[in-house]
Amino acid sequence: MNSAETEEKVRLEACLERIDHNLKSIDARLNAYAQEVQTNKDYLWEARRDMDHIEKIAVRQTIDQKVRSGEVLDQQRQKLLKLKKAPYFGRFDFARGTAGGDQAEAIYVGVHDFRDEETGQTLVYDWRAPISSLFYDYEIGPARYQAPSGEIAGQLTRKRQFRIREGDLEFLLETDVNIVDEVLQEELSRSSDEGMKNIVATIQRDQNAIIRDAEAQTLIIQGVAGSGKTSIALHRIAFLLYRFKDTLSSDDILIISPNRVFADYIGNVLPELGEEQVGEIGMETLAGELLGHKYRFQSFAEQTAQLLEKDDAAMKERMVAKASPEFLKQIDAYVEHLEANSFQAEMWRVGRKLVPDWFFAETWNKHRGLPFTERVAEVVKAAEHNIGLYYNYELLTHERQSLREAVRGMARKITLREAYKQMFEWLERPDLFKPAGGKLEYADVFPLIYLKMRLEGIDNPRKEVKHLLVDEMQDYTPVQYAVLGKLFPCRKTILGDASQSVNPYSASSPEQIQRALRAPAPVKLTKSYRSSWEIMQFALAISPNEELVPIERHGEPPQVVTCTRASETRARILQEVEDFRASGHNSLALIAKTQKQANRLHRQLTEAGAKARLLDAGSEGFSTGVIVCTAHLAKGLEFDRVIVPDASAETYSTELDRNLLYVACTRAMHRLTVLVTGAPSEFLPAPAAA
Ligand SMILES: Nc1ncnc2c1ncn2[C@@H]1O[C@H](COP(=O)(O)OP(=O)(O)OP(=O)(O)O)[C@@H](O)[C@H]1O
Repeated sequence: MNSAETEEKVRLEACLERIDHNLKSIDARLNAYAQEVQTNKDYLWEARRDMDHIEKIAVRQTIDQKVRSGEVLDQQRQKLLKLKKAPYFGRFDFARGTAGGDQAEAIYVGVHDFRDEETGQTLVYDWRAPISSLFYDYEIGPARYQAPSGEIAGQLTRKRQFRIREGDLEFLLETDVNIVDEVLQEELSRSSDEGMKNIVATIQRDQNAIIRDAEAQTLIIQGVAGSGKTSIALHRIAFLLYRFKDTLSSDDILIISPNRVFADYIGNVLPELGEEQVGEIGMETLAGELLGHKYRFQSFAEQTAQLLEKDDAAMKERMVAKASPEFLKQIDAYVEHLEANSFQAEMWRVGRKLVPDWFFAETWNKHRGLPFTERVAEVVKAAEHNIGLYYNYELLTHERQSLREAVRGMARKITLREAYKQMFEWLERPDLFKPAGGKLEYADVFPLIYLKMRLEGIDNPRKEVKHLLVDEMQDYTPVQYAVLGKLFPCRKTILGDASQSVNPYSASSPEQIQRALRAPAPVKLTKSYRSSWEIMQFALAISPNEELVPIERHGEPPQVVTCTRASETRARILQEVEDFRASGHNSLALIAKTQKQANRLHRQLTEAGAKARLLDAGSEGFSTGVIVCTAHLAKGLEFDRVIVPDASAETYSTELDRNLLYVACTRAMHRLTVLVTGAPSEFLPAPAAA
């Protein structure tokens, strides 16, 4: 054992001893609270006849207060129990003053902070504390950080990384000027977990800048596959919850997630970071709420399936038209047109008392954005008030009724459904609207909501949200962003990857999103961490991207296996599944192009006695083991091993197919097998490159 190891082992033991000591003290206080609560309850029961109302309230309040204090203490206890297993993952020594004049202080960084209550000394700093940014941003040498009191400069004189498990120091890495990040390599080589992992110990510098950006009102992150976008977005939430703990709580945050499986997959990260889980909603659920559940519509997954299963040029044209930024302007123009023709003002009189036409027109215009009935009611109310004011006359019931009818006659009533349909006639493109089987196409849902917002206003059920996080941003159109912008005028973190669109006919580029939300330029993440270097090279041959820098973590090259018959392909898949079961890996995904293909594959596996789980649009949770799913559902997820079961020319031939194949391959962390029956897809790299 070298001297650094000895030093750190002693330090770790001392820290663990203090954690134990603090735990004992908390336990003692918790016991005392429990006893006090019981004593007060007994007293309340025994003396209930002698106590008056006020006294009873006072005792109940004492009980409630003790219970609440007990809860706070219990949270601290949970934190300490977690820290006991791994109190920290890093250390740096920092001497304040530009010349490093002060003596260097050793700062230990962990998932939570730990302050010894007896000595008042902070033995572990939370990774989100201002000073902890030094750990992520600097190597040995001059360093500075932003403290609440202003910038603090100094010298970083030492930096160490640790892995502590179950209170044991497993390894220590002394990092000097030039770090080849062994800890990061180690982390990335591990097998997958039940869900997304936290990355606090190895956050990279460019990622740290995004996580700690407390200023940005709207932050758009365009990151290549596996660049850590989702991880960073969640760590950013944890950071903001820490930084703004007095004004921001987990109830104030909402994540728009593509499906339930993804939501479940990421659900672990915030609790692991000591924060509560935040709310999550899918676009379809949000749409249903906003439309008052009055419309039946296709889901995004159904739209994508339709796109993959039939080559319908008219359907694509409808999607493309509604996904363009121009369409938003067209809806706005249509709203103006409707508005200009929505009211034919006339004079109204009762006896010699009259209300002029201009008064009606003005009042009508003033109440733009109200639903029709409410708008009419407002005009009637104003006219009645006016008569009262000028003629000192109160309308009789039948006169009020006739006024109401007159106003209704002036206004042109049109339902939202009619208005939406007529919009396409007004645009001279009636062919762009085609509901199927009484259901709206998915491409119509958000334009309809936007129109409703403009014409009637919308009761926003989620106006309390203070931070909105949107993942897979490329899959939403400018109209969807316009709706989100109106609904959530709060801070936003928006992330995605233009190369991973599962529906290029209704996708948005980061620049379009920037314009739709009037946001600053997107930040880019170009380093890819998930897949081995070999897998990433293979994926890049499918969808080239000059900006993408794969991490140099080497593994086995992807295999392209050509089979002549379907039975041969099936046998190979079964062999791969068996091989996986015997390996140390935890997850294997068979990623098909369409749900039908996935269903068929799953059936075949089951018939052959291989246990696998099928994911579809209705699936609720993520799990490890053998999974069969589509590229659409696999988006955002990752697996130790991936099999693409049918990469033939017949299956993958269009630009959309290219994206799907890219998404499928970039889900693999350690091993990728691509099976081809017949002629290979033209997107696959030539054999030599594989
Ligand atoms: N700094 C880091 N330290 C350790 N692991 C990291 C780091 N950054 C990213 N990773 C790992 O890389 C993988 C990809 O991360 P994540 O899923 O957040 O990326 P993404 O950009 O959202 O991917 P995609 O768009 O392909 O779904 C995860 O396993 C994550 O833990």
